[in-house]
Amino acid sequence: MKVARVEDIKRMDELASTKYGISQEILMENAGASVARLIESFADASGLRVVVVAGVGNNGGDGLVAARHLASQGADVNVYIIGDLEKITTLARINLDRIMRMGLPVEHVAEDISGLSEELHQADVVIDALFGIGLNRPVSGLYARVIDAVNGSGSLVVSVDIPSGVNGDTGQVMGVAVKADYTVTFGLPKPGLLIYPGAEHAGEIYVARISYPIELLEDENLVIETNDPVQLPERKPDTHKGDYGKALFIAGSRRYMGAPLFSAYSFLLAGGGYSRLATASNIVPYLGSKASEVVYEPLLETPSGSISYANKDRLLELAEWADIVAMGPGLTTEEETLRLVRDLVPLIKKPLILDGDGLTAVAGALELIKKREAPTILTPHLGEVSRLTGISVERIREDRIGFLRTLCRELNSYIVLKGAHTLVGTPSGKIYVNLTGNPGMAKAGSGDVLVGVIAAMLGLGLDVGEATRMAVLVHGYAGDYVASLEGIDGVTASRMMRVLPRVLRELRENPEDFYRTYSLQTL
Ligand SMILES: NC(=O)C1=CN([C@@H]2O[C@H](COP(=O)(O)OP(=O)(O)OC[C@H]3O[C@@H](n4cnc5c(N)ncnc54)[C@H](O)[C@@H]3O)[C@@H](O)[C@H]2O)[C@@H](O)CC1
Ligand SMILES: Nc1ncnc2c1ncn2[C@@H]1O[C@H](COP(=O)(O)OP(=O)(O)O)[C@@H](O)[C@H]1O
Ligand SMILES: [K+]
Repeated sequence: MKVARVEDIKRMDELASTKYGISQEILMENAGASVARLIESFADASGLRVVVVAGVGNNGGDGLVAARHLASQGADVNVYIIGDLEKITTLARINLDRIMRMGLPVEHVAEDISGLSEELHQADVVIDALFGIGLNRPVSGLYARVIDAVNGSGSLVVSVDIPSGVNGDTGQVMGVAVKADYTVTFGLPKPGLLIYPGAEHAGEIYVARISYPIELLEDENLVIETNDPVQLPERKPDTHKGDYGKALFIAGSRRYMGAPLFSAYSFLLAGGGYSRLATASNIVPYLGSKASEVVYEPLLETPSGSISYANKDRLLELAEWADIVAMGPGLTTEEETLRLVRDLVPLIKKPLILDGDGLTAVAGALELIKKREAPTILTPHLGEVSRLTGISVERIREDRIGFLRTLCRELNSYIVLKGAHTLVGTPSGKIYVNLTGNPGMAKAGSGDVLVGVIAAMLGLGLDVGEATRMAVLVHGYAGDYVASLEGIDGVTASRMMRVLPRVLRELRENPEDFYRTYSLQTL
């Protein structure tokens, strides 16, 4: 499903009226009606105590339309308007007049919110229609007090379009924000509903189409979309292991024995053909006992047990053999090893996945990435990408998507910005918001599994962009699968690795289960 930023919605709006003659008034009527419909889907409207908290913009207008629809279904609706009535928009004004003529109790809250607070506590349902995509500065003063009162009401909260106080584009909380049980968003979901902390405020998201033409909802100019599964290529019967990709993993050290194992073995468990692990010779016997299907390349070590620079030529030979190269997991930050990575990055003429310490190696030397011709996939979490670019985590959080789009283009790379939710960016500027995964995955080793799965998806024959985003989806799905079996505390890299085959079978055989679990509901 496409995801629309504020600027995208504004363009859709423009086209809706100029190209299709679908006026704002029609859109608002449908928007308000969809909010009422959601509420009627879980509660009998007659006698239902509803409090609408409306701003003076069109988000408020939507709330007033919902009030009218619920009142006509017999609900007991109280409306509170917050804001300077001099500034009320035309459409909100029209709808305010309508409900006043219907005799609905409407109160303009200027300063004292004690009446409102009382009503909020008594309400069955509160409709949050203060701000939507018009939010353009931190919430303060009376608005902030009203939002606190809504959050303290203990009533069920339905947010109109976006929980008020959440930035629709970035998911940042602008001072204070409503914590909703449900959000009915119009046309398409906004990024701020899918990125934390906004995602935490949205509650269950329903997407109401409100009669936007499909052509607008699927417009190619919309660069963000939810990360939906791609069709996995069939494993042809007359194949040999070379068909599913020969992957070379340059990973591990005496200190980190898990990382090379999780990445090289996950590759096989997620469908890869031939996994070759070039690692510190000292740990090969140990790893061999844990994963005999992996082929090992014992490497010379530095005194601290990391991969020594002396292996450079051998590693370039191995890279010639491979279809895919993954470098980084568990390498350590031993200077000699980082120097080896820096020298290898521009010389490896194959699709290269750079993770963990491999990313640390190129931090501040991004031209090594830029001058690569073969595809590059980077898999940093927030801390790593901050180190990579020298931009602070706070700055990045202000606009994750904008930051990622710029970086992917600058580095001509596919970048997985890991976290909740993980974002996948492509060199052409597309962004995929991944909806699988859970906090239990925030555990050492989890990222190493992802490296193996990306290599496997490439090995299965997906193109680089599809392989990268499908791997992120599969990886999070595995994390969710383990959490459902073992509980969220039991999610470990090795358990995720073990369930990879079942996850792939699920996605191959009944993808509809995936959609039922992860896709946003439409209304
Ligand atoms: N395609 C569309 O644009 C549609 C929009 N609709 C509704 O219209 C909304 C957008 O309406 P508006 O653009 O009028 O803006 P909003 O109603 O989102 O915001 C109201 C006004 O609040 C003011 N404001 C912003 N931040 C503030 C703050 N921190 N403190 C105090 N005041 C603040 C702004 O001046 C803004 O105009 C959407 O979110 C949606 O709910 C719907 O009617 C359906 C169609
Ligand atoms: N709160 C969260 N919700 C969903 N996924 C998460 C969350 N926190 C972390 N993850 C996922 O867990 C994985 C953590 O990987 P990473 O940070 O590289 O761990 P490590 O480097 O220790 O292997 C990433 O795929 C990330 O998307
Ligand atoms: K709102």
